[in-house]
Amino acid sequence: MLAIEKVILHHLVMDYKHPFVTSFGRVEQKDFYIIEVIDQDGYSGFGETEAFETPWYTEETSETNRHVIESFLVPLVLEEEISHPSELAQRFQKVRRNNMAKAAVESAVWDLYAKKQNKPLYQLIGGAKNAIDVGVSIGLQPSVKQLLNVIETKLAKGYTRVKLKIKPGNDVELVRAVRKAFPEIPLMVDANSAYQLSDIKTLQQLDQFNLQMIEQPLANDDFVEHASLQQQLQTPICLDESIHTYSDVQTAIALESCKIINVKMSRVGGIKNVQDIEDYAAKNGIALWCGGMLEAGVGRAHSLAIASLAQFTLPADTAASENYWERDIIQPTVQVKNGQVHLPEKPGIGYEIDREALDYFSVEKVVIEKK
Ligand SMILES: O=C(O)CCC(=O)C1=CC=C[C@@H](O)[C@@H]1C(=O)O
Ligand SMILES: [Mg+2]
Repeated sequence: MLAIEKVILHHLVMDYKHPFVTSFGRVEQKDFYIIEVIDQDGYSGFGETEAFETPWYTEETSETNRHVIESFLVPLVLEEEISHPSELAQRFQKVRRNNMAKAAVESAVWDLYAKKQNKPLYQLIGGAKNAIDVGVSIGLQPSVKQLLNVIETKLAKGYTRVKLKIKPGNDVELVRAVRKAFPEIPLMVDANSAYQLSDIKTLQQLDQFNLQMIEQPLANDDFVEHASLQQQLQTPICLDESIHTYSDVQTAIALESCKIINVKMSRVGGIKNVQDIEDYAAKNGIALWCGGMLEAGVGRAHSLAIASLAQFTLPADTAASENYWERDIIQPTVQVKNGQVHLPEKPGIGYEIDREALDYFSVEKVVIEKK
């Protein structure tokens, strides 16, 4: 039994090495919370809030994460002992949606539980491999020349697949230039919902470039229109922003809105929900892969653990710490060698929290104790 006695919200602000630009805008810093849960025996588990500062990607923000965690989720964790972290998804159903807030707390309890079981988290959740193939996601660049240079440097670091951000006006010719320079590389594009079904002619032109997939071309609630688009495209559609729940996965599969799903633990509300989605995707022959949220080390470690599940067959967007940060908050940092991250075999997330780095980036600490 886990009796959580204390929860600490470490409020951190970290600057990215380079701004990340998508069809929605720029991300330059990460203002977020590391959630530390501490139990009766003094064990700590860690989770990370992954919402951005503005609600462009999902409806959540770093501030709504804090509000929901502090006012609603932490009281639910403290009120009663937990026999297994998979119970929390159900306990959190008293709070609607707010998946990123839920995932940060639930994943921290999984880390704590795995540490007490003396097992790596990826093994505890049923991971099938201990080396993860890693691709890299490259934001929109000021010019094609700069984009080609960035791709060159990432390929030299061994990444196994390149994902480009596209938006109307920065699409067919951009991909043509990249394909010309790199005819063989595994390549995909992500539109972050920048298109409408009426843009079909443009999207069909992308079929000529042998892309692994087109990620989230249409709006986040357009299951029917994605199905119509998929019927008229050869390139597989991958859904990202559309998928928040198990039932979204059922809808996408039933309507044939996509052939591939990008799973982010935070977007679907935690590790238990990822396990259920993985099970359903396996039964229905839908390929999964683990997306990234430009996380810091704790969130990244959780992403890597879910990427070890058997149905996650395509390279993950889990680039190395040095891709984002001058200094990360875990030790060792995430390293990519020959296109893979080797999962640490230590208990829990397998990476130590770098307490000095945590203090360095900390702007506030909220401590909530069981009454
Ligand atoms: O490197 C990563 O962590 C992935 C970056 C990335 O592509 C994304 C992060 C967050 C929001 C989006 O812009 C995007 C995605 O849509 O997958
Ligand atoms: Mg995406």
